Amino acid sequence: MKLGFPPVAAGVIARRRVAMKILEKFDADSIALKTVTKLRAEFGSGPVELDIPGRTVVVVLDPDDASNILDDTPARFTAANREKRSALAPFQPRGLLISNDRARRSRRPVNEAALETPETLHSMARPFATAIDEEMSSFVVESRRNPEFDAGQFTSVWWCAVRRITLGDAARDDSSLTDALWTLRTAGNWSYFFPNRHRLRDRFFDGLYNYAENVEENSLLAALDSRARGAATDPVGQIPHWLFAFDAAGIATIRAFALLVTHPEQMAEARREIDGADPKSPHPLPFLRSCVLESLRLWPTTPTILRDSVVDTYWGDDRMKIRSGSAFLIYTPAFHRDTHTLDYADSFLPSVWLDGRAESQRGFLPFSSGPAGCPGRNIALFAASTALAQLVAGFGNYRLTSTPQLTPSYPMPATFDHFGLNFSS
Ligand code: HEM
Repeated sequence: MKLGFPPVAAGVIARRRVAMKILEKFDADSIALKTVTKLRAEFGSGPVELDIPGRTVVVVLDPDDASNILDDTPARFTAANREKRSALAPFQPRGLLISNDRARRSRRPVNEAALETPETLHSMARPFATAIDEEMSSFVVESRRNPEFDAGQFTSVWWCAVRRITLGDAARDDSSLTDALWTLRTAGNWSYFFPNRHRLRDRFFDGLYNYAENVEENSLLAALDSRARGAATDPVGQIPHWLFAFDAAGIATIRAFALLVTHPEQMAEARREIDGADPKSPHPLPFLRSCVLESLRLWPTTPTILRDSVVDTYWGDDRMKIRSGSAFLIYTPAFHRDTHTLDYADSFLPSVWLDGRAESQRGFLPFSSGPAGCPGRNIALFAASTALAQLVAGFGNYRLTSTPQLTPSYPMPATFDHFGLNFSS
């Protein structure tokens, strides 16, 4: 079945460099999108059961079904899906996403409280903005000495800021910690085939506990420390997910920048938004946020959302039964890029996130939705839009020099390798 190929090869958990390059070459997501179109033509909008030995996997074709499944988590569907548990357990065994119902009841509120889920600006937004400003402004000065910079250089700087925000200033240069996380994540992609890397995991957690024993104020660790209650919460156990989730925000940022430098009208709007704003202060930056959201709509960093049913479920007018324990696969590009229902499916149009058009689409799920939807959405959008503001201020006149080129007059590619992005003055 072709549908499973791009998200799995690119890495359900971690995105792999070589795989992304090859997938981009073949515009692999477009194959999956065509497959979904064919399934819809053949089976209508109802969920389709795939015949995989030993496992019932159901592809969700209708955005309302997808949204209802996410709303019914954890009551009728669990986020701790079997494949996710085996992929994530090596590096976040106590993480919220793969927690059982009981542990979820204490971990979810603590995640929400520490990340201040509903708030556009976290109460620590000022020190976070300062950290991003310090990292990004020296990056801009350094990079402008050369005629070009690439996504890899941005990513190194991004991680310095992320370590400061998450663990404190002392973690700024601790790339060995985040490198260990990367290795554990990559093993997660091949979790069925790799033995668990116990020693590396122990080293990684020892590193985290060192920061937890000397909590720095103005870090997410401090926010977590002050809110964690109850033995099952395991505050340090929440951090690996937080760290790896910031990777997605960095990817969305650099892709949003690639979109802006190739779309002059939107770049002008972005410049207007940051004009005169003090980069050391936190700002809501609604337009730049909508650019990041658009980057995530076009190229979701979690294209496959998985749920396992915990009860028998019944579908369609004839109440087709799908038995408890089945995996439900929500392939979000099928909704984000549905050319049959969206006249802007393949365009870069940040305004849809400001004028209510995106809000009315139940199938737009870059951060998932419902009770297990992303509690870090606002903090991710804050960090991404703040870094994007610095990219626009520092390199707003640069060109995208890597391929594929993006242009307003052509559809955006279905697959877009962020690792290879290159920009020149
Ligand atoms: C652009 C960046 C991000 C994107 C696109 C994103 C997207 C998502 C998605 C799609 C899920 C649901 C996954 C699933 O059900 O399989 C999720 C869950 C989650 N995210 Fe994020 N996320 C981002 C950043 C963050 C950040 C920065 C944090 C924390 C600092 C975070 C914390 C979490 C947690 C704890 C969960 C698990 C929620 C639960 O199971 O109840 N995310 N995220």
